Amino acid sequence: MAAPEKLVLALPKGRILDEVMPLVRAAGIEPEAAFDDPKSRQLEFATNVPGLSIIRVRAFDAATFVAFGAAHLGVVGNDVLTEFNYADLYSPLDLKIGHCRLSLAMPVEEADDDPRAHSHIRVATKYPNLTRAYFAGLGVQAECIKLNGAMELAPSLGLSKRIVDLVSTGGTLKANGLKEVSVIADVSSRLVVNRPAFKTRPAALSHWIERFREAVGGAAA
Ligand SMILES: Nc1ncnc2c1ncn2[C@@H]1O[C@H](COP(=O)(O)OP(=O)(O)OP(=O)(O)O)[C@@H](O)[C@H]1O
Ligand SMILES: O=P(O)(O)OC[C@H]1O[C@H](OP(=O)(O)OP(=O)(O)O)[C@H](O)[C@@H]1O
Repeated sequence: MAAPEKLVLALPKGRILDEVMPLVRAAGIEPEAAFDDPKSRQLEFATNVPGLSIIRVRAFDAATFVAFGAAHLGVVGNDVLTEFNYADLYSPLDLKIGHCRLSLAMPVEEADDDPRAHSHIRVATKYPNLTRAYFAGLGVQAECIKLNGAMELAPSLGLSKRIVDLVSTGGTLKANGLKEVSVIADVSSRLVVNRPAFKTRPAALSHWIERFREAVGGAAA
């Protein structure tokens, strides 16, 4: 019998991996031992499923690998999905993990400065597209300064009074003298599939969507 055509599952290596792995395992996928070895520099891992491998990449890159078909399935937050808006990413399933929100925050003492009072504002964010679209909806032009982390430093160091960032407990905002002034989007992690691959290999990909759907149902029970 011919070997099954390879399938690649892209997982985010950051903070949500610990929440993702119980679902991956409940779906019936067990990576090789090196996956759990913190000293391993390996990036692609074989699994107990013949022909299915896992790659562990940065959260934004998981979306890119799947959008371009280098990976066939992945786990991506809807913050990242909306920011990229890749036409070839299909997201059939909310995994109900990685819950947080994308919010606008400002220094506590300036939190009542309504952006609509300005025609142009500056915002530090990892999400320039989402941020520009949000402010455009308010009739305000946002100049976005792209940061990849530690956005909360921007107001106190004079980079920008406003930031758009993920908030979960609110602890990071509070520790940096900031206040959440509006929620732009609620965020959770989604299972994503490369659309062209779904068209050419519907049985294989539907199988995994259903396995993950059952895993999410089992986790919720
Ligand atoms: N505080 C949080 N609580 C819950 N989920 C979060 C939180 N922050 C981020 N997430 C979710 O996890 C995803 C990855 O988070 P983040 O971009 O902060 O990655 P990271 O762990 O810093 O890794 P990297 O630096 O590689 O991007 C986000 O896109 C979002 O969907
Ligand atoms: O509301 P909280 O529970 O404090 O969580 C919010 C923080 O979590 C994320 O950062 P992360 O820890 O991933 O680090 P990063 O800034 O390097 O992305 C996010 O960018 C906030 O800084």
